[in-house]
Amino acid sequence: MAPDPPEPEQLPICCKDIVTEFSKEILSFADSLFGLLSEALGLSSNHLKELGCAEGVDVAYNYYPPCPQPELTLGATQHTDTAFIAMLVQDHIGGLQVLHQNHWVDVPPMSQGLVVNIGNLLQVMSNDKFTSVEHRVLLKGAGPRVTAIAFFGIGYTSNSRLYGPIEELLSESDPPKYKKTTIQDFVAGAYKQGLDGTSFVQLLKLTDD
Ligand SMILES: O=C(O)CCC(=O)C(=O)O
Ligand SMILES: [Fe+2]
Repeated sequence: MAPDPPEPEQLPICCKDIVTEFSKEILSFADSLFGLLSEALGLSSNHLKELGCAEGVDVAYNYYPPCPQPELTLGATQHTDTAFIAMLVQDHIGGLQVLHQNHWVDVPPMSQGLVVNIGNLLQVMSNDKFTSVEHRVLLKGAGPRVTAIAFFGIGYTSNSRLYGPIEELLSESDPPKYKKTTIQDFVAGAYKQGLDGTSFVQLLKLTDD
């Protein structure tokens, strides 16, 4: 949806207004959020925005039909998101879980609430000061379940910048843990690896710790 949004006639009539409005609102929210994330890293509030983190967004919609035997399958297997961050709106059904201290913890749906996941690219840029969250989706007998998810960074194909650990965060005692990559190369590597439960940040690790 950004920086090159589809022409209005390329979107289905039933959702074109809401999709356009949603994209506009999350881009504006992302501006504030990347400011706060920059400050949390001890950087100036414009730092992540100047690196293009808030410029490109892809919006995906997931549809999980009601499942007659939910205990036999998953809606989404364990993974981390490749993006800088992902912003998720979930309906009232639930099923999203995050891995915290080796336990799966429910992320209960919150009316009007957004779930924000740190993605792989921000983990790499922060040199592990932020960690991209492992998550999965359980299926329910109830439903269907619908989620809207905005991935910042990954569909921005005209962005040829190299992303790696931010220089200002590095020192002799905190050397870079990752090599630099373009978004395109990183996403291509992640798609090739597939959702096998290994975080995609491993693709860029400089050491095997
Ligand atoms: O639908 C959800 O709750 C999460 C989906 C998800 O993790 C993804 O699309 O990457
Ligand atoms: Fe995800």
